[in-house]
Amino acid sequence: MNGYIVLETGEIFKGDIQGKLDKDIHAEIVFFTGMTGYQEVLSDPSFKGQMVVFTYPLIGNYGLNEGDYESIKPQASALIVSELSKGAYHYEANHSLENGCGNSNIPLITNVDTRAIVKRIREHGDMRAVMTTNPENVDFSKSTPLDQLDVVSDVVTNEILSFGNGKEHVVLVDFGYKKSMVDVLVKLGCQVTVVPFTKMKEQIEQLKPDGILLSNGPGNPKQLAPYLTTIKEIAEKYPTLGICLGHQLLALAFGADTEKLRFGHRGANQPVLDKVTNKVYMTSQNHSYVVKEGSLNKTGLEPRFYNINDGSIEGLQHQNFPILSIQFHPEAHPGPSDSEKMFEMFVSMVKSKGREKVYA
Ligand SMILES: NC(=O)CC[C@H](N)C(=O)O
Repeated sequence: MNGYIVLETGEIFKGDIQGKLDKDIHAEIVFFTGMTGYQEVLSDPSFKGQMVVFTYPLIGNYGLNEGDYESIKPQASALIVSELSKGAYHYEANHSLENGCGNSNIPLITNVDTRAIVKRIREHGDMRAVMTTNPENVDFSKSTPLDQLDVVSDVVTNEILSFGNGKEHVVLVDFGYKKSMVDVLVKLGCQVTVVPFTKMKEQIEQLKPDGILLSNGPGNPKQLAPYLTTIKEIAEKYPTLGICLGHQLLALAFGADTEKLRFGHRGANQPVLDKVTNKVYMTSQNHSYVVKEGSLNKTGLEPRFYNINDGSIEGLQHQNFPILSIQFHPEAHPGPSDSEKMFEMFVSMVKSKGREKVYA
């Protein structure tokens, strides 16, 4: 079936809808530059409200498997690919991408000029788009820009979950967490309790954990303004790591500001400099917002990590408290695991008794 991607700028790109499209899909259009990782992309809650264009021209060749989902629910609004591999050529694959998208109701459009769309996004920035079979009738007044929506509440469940039985107890505050963050902490010997952000205050008071991980999550961090006071109180009390949205929330909580990049960093090869060790990590990333450097004065937070491509802030540490925050994804699903060391640094912070900082 013919399908179309209509951009907010008015441009229309034609392709083939795989399966069916029951209704128009309104979402923010973003691009992902990894050559692999589509399974993690479609299941990462941070992609809620976004349709994802893959820059790599052939997608789907290793299929989908049981182990690589980042959450149980499908998350991305839709996928846009150039050439789709119909087969799934991997010994662990139990579905093709096409079947997996069909089973989980993620619309998939193929044979699209993805290169042209990505060039447009780079010029204009991430914007609204519609996937439709009828491009004449598209009405952008029906959709709200993603930064004005509370998408975190859509992806967080109300449950409290427990994993591992290690000595150090970490509360993972859920804003749309990825399963692989839990996996890394459990591997490093932690017990992890996942707590929805709406219950973080009471639960943390009750559980008295050894450390806190503020998770990744979708949308604009400023949508969570009512929770910033609690986040600051918690971070001043417990060793804390913030990842991606968690990092942005820590910055806002201590009085800094965030802004939206023209087009986000989404892929698996973003170089990041740690200015303390002078090491460069190849990192996996998925974000639109960044912390504004000029806004950090008097917050007690100082930039530690920088993106080498565009100079944006990629992580912070606090001058007095054991607080570390990173914009990239050290759990590396998908992507290189160079920066898994960030979890080790966090676990050292958690293990150190008293309130002294333990940074590498
Ligand atoms: N992966 C994330 O946590 C993304 C954070 C935030 N939603 C952003 O786009 O910047």
